[in-house]
Amino acid sequence: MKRIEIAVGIIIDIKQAIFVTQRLKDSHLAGYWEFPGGKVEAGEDAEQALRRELQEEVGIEMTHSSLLTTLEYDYPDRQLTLHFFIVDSWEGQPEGREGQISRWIDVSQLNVAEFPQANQPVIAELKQRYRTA
Ligand SMILES: Nc1nc2c([nH]c(=O)n2[C@H]2C[C@H](O)[C@@H](COP(=O)(O)OP(=O)(O)OP(=O)(O)O)O2)c(=O)[nH]1
Ligand SMILES: [Mg+2]
Repeated sequence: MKRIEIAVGIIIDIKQAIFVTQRLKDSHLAGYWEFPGGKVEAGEDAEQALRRELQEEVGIEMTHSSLLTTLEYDYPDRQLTLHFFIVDSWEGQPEGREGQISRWIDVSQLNVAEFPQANQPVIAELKQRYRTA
């Protein structure tokens, strides 16, 4: 099976709140919370894919991002390479443009059990990195 490339955006504001959406019914990993993003299409690099996905899924124009980490994760039915970007600058107000429920959540309140398994090390890293004194 071919590994699928995914670009994911961790949209974080100056108060260290992160914008998360809930995966739609009938999608892979439906019901889990996620950082918005999706598949890298032919001819795109991960950052270009992320820019497009954030326009489509949450209606923002990304203006700055940096790669946090890339990891491989094998679900029983799907093998992924996930590129997780920190998105700390954008234009517009993110909202679920495809009917997804969304919310802003403080980094410290992220519940690893509500996210797909692949996100586990990323959420741990975010909690370390943005820990407030
Ligand atoms: N967006 C996103 N996907 C994640 C995260 N963690 C994780 O394991 N995934 C998985 C779920 C999916 O198998 C894959 C993302 O693909 P997707 O279903 O969002 O793809 P897409 O937006 O291009 O949607 P579609 O056009 O294929 O319907 O990555 C995450 O934090 N955010
Ligand atoms: Mg998606």
